[in-house]
Amino acid sequence: MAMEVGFLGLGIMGKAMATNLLRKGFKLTVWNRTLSKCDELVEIGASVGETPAAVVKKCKYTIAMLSDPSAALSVVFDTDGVLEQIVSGKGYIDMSTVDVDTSSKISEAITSRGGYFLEAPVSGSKKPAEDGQLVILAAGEKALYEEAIPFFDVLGKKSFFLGQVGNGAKMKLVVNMIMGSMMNAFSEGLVLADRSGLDSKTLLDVLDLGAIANPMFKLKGPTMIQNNYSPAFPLKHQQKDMRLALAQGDAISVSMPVAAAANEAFKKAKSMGLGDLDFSAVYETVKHLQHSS
Ligand SMILES: NC(=O)C1=CN([C@@H]2O[C@H](COP(=O)(O)OP(=O)(O)OC[C@H]3O[C@@H](n4cnc5c(N)ncnc54)[C@H](OP(=O)(O)O)[C@@H]3O)[C@@H](O)[C@H]2O)C=CC1
Ligand SMILES: O=CCCC(=O)O
Repeated sequence: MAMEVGFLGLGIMGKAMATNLLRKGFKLTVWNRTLSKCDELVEIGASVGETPAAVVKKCKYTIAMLSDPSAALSVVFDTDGVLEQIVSGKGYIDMSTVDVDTSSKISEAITSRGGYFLEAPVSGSKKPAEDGQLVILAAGEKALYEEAIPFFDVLGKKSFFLGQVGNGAKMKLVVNMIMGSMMNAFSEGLVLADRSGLDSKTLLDVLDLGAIANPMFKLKGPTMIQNNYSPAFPLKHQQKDMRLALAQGDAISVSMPVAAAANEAFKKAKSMGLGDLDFSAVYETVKHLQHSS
């Protein structure tokens, strides 16, 4: 008999991940704050839980993919939340990108009710999520990690078990801090090339043949030079990750001036109303700064 799995949060990532689990034969019960977003999943075989608590009541394992710390906490601790139905033997796997404090609070609450907790943020965006090619950065209860491998094998191309709760969150924030800084350097390079009278497309070709070639430049460069920022990774989430990574560094006195500057550009982009666009829309902010200086 197929295993009943819960899935909370059907945004860009959650929808793709839940779809893959369904297609690979898992019986899924889904919930999303905006319940209408469950309809597409129902069409391909999912059941709907009216609340996070209802999903956890029905399922031995529940996976969450939510926007940020406040969403992750609300879904667990609020009325009709996950915690109300966590009992001994239930597993809760939070794959959202959050900070150590958030993950630790959730872990303590779940384990104090006898449940098992795993944080498992992911590297990889919309397309890898659709293709089941994410990189999973798990930490927490090792036994739950082992039980979750059948899900992770569907969702990702590689899973890491990083030890105690917090290590997955930390690793994810380090990776996204590097990514956000790279996106800013890339945007500045595109502007400098353009203002220097160089062809942007030629710059992309040159970059792709050299030592700093990477999948992100290759994927985002062509759409950025067309001013196309259809969201794969929303800019507001990248800014959240820069903010959380800077706080991670702040707590242990790690100086990160490059990341701090990149964070300012993402904040500026949010203030320009670009938060729901792809994070590559920070390019618009870098362009805008030239006009205003
Ligand atoms: N997109 C990407 O490329 C990647 C994203 N991530 C991370 O994955 C997580 C999800 O990202 P993504 O799918 O892109 O984000 P989306 O913005 O597309 O989806 C966010 C989800 O969180 C839900 N949500 C937001 N606030 C609340 C709340 N207060 N209570 C309950 N649910 C809430 C939304 O519900 P509703 O539909 O009702 O708004 C939606 O289901 C984030 O932590 C992000 O940083 C990680 C790797 C890649
Ligand atoms: O958190 C988002 C990461 C996006 C990516 O890894 O491409």
